[in-house]
Amino acid sequence: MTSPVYVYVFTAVVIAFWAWRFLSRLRPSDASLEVAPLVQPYIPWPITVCRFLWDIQGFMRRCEMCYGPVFRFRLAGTTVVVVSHAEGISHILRDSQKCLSNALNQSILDTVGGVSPQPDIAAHSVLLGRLISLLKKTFATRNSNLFAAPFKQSLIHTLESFPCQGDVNRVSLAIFVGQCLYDSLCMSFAGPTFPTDTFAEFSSIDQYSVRFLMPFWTPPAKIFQARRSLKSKLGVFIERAAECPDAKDGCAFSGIEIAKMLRAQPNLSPSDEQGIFLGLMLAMHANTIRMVIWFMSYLLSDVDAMNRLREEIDHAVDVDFGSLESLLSAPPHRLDGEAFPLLNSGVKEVLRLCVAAVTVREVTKSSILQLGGNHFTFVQNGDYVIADGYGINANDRYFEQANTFRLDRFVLAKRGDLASEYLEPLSSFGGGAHMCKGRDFALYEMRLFVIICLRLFKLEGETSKGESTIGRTPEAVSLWPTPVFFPKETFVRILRRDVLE
Ligand code: HEM
Repeated sequence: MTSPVYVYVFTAVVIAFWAWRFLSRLRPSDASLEVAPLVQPYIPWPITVCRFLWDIQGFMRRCEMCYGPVFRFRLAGTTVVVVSHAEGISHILRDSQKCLSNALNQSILDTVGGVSPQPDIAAHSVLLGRLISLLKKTFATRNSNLFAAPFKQSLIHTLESFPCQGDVNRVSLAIFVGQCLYDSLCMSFAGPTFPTDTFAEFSSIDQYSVRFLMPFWTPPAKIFQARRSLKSKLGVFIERAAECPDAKDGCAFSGIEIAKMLRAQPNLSPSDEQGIFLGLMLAMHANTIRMVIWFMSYLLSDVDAMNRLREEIDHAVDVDFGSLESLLSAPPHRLDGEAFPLLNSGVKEVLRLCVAAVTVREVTKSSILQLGGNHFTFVQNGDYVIADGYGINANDRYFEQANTFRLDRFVLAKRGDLASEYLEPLSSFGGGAHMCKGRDFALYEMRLFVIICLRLFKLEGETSKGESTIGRTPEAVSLWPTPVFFPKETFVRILRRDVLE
C-alpha cells in the first residue's frame, strides 16, 4: 500500500521543523560566548514577522517576559537582538566597541523616500552625513531663535485660520494637528516657495512607512501614486531653489540650502534628490506630529487633566509672560522653565508612552557585545541590535502603572520613588553620536502647539461614531493596538474661547 504524497510532505515538514529548532539552539563552540535566547515561533520566521508587525511593542513585551531583557528573534532572514535594560541600552548607544553602525536608519529613510540603491555607498553616506549635520546646525538650540521666530508666527497664524470654526467645526484630530505643524514647519524651514499642498500625500506615505520596508506586505498602489505626486512637487521646489542666489551669509532657509546641495551632486537623478529630501522631511515631521496627536488624544480623554493644564497655561500667559504675544516672543528655553511643570511632565509622559521610533544598529564586526556589569552577548556581522527604550519606559518595574498616561507623573516623581532613577523617559530620542538632531526643537514644537491650542480653543473629542472620547483612552479609539499608528478615529470640535467667554 503506497502512502499518499501528503504524508511524506507532512513528515518532511515535521523533521525540518525540529531540525531547525535543534540547530537554532546550538551555541558557538566557545563556552565563554553567551548568546541571547532565541524566540521560538512554532512555524519559523513568517509567524514572527506577522506577530512583530501586528503589535511591535506587545510582541517585545511578551518576549521580554518569557526570555528576559536580552533576547533575539529571526525577522525575514536576519537575527535581531533586543536589549531592554538601561545599562545595556546605554552601552549600545555609546558603541564604545565600535562594532555597530546606524546605516540602517539612513537606508530606512531612503527606502521610504524611494531612492534607488546608490552605486557608491560610501559617497552616499557622506552626502547624508552632510545633510544631517546641516539639519543639526539649523535646529541647534543656539540657532533656535532664528528658526523659532518664523515658526511660531506661522503656527499661530495656521491655527487661527484653520478652516474648522463656524459651521464645519468637526475635524479629524490627526489632520488638525498634522496640517498645522506640517505647514508651519515647512514654511519656516523651506520658505514660501515650498509646496504645502502636499500634507495629505506626506501623511499617507508616513502612515504606510513601515510597509515600504516589508518584502510581501507592500503599500497599496495609491500610496506609491501619492509618493510620485509629492516627489514631483518637491522636484519643482528643488529646481527653483537651486536657481535661488546665495544669501550673503549663506541661504536664509535650510530647506533651500539642502535643495542646492542635492542639485550639486553629479551622480544623483532628480528622483533620488526628491527621495532624499522626502526622507529628511519624514525625520523632521513624522515623530513630532505623532507625539502631539497622542498628547492631545490623552487630554481629550481626560477632562480633568485638560482643565488643569489649561489653568497652568492661562496662569503662565497672564501672570508670568503678560500675554500670548510676549510668550511667543520669548526665547524657546523659557517654555521648559518653572512656569510649565505640568506641560513639561505631559511632554515627557507622551514621549515615554508613545515613541514608536526605536534605535536599531547593524553589527559590522562579530563581537561579544558588552551590556554593562557581567552582562554580554555574542553578536554576528549583519545582525541587528535594537536598543528598546520602550521596554523600560512601559515597564511596571520602573514606572508605576506604566501603561497609564499620567499628566503629572514627572512633577510628582521624587527621588526614592519607584521611578527615581528614571525621572526622564529613556532614549526616546536615541543616543550617542546619532542621537536625534532635532530633539530640542521637537520639544519646543510640542510645547508651543499645546500652549497655543489650549489658550485659544475649547476642544471636545469624538469618535467616528459621534461618541465622546471622555473616559475612553486613545488606545481604545485607535485602529491599531500600539502607538505606532495614531488614533485616527478621533475627531475634534474646535471652538474659539474668546467667542465662548
Ligand atoms: C518628538 C519628536 C521626535 C522624536 C521622538 C525623534 C526620535 C528620533 C530617534 C529615536 C532617532 C534615532 C536616534 C538613534 O538612532 O540613536 C532620531 C534620529 C533623527 N532625528 Fe529625530 N525625533 C523627533 C523629531 C525630530 C525633528 C523635529 C527633527 C528635525 C530635524 C529630527 C531629525 C532627526 C535626524 C536628522 C535624525 C538622524 C540622526 C543621525 O542619524 O545622526 N527629529 N530621531
